[in-house]
Amino acid sequence: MSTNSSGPLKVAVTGAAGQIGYSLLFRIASGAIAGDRPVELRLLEIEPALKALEGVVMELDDCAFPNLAGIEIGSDPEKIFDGANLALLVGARPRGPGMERGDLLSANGAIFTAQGQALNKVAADDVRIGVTGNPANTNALIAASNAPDIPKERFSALTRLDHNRAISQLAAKTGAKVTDIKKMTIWGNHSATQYPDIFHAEIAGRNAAEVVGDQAWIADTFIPTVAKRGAAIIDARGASSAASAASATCDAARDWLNGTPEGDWVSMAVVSDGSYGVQEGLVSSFPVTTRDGNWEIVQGLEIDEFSRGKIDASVAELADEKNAVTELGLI
Ligand SMILES: NC(=O)C1=CN([C@@H]2O[C@H](COP(=O)(O)OP(=O)(O)OC[C@H]3O[C@@H](n4cnc5c(N)ncnc54)[C@H](O)[C@@H]3O)[C@@H](O)[C@H]2O)C=CC1
Ligand SMILES: O=C([O-])CC(=O)C(=O)O
Repeated sequence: MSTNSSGPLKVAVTGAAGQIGYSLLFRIASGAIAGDRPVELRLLEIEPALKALEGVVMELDDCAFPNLAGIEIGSDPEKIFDGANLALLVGARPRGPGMERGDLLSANGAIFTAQGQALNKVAADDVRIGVTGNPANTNALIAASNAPDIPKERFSALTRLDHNRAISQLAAKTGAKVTDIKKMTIWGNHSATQYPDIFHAEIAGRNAAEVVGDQAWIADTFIPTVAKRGAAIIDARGASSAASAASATCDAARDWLNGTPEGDWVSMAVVSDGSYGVQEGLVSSFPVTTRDGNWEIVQGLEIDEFSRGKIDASVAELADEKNAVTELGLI
């Protein structure tokens, strides 16, 4: 699959009247994912939010986007996901002050069960599904488990925001341009246990950890700043990150469909095949390259003791989440 195929790319977005939706839809409509290929937006919301969504659609109309080929809205996932080539599952209950992701598991489990089942029935044969709604990794696992006819490789959870945050922090520390930073990796869960790894990253071709040359900064400043950025934004804004999450959702989908550039990779949470000792079947973030809508985990990276401990801790949290949703009967 790529965005070069003919006909509009049918992009379904859930939670379309929410905060992220308000930024995401306009980015998609202006070509952030499909470039010049026309897109058809298929927008899912719960019934009480449909009126607000109608207002957003009026605004989309008012932009007169040249490549926006159509908009459909509704509250029935089987209608909205019909024929979707790309489904961006954003709609979920966001975390408020003081809440941890674990609190969200059961609240959101029901949503991703029903949406997985609907995608299984009506999505296009080439569908790719990106999960942004938290807890994103485990929501992706739930949706995939409820869509037995869709290959598990077609589901991915968003860790691109963490990846982008890590690049930005590293650029600020070293004075490098973000475009000079390659091969950043986020491992594990999209949560505070995630491990942003710069030991394989490069800054203008040089090893990033060597350029930084300050293990204390990596361990005590960089990693916690990236891992806790979501909470810092909630504290500052009184609401969780939205425009940056929308931007990362576009980046992730664009690169998934169109491929990663030579000499670089991205972070995506995908179903583990056991690579790097990550328990098979968990949806965990890895360094991946993509091509024609398919991804491959980058192999052969050396993992030292420090990194091993960080990866294992985040994967243990994912295994706990999986156990919790198994007990709830969601997978
Ligand atoms: N993975 C990531 O990097 C990030 C994930 N997030 C997560 O994204 C999600 C959305 O965030 P916001 O847009 O800020 O939340 P929001 O509350 O502003 O919007 C969520 C929307 O989803 C809708 N919704 C709820 N249940 C639905 C269902 N069954 N079907 C369709 N729509 C449904 C709600 O009506 C609401 O309009 C949250 O779970 C948030 O935690 C946020 C930032 C980053
Ligand atoms: O932390 C949150 O709840 C929102 C989020 O996922 C992020 O900003 O990374």
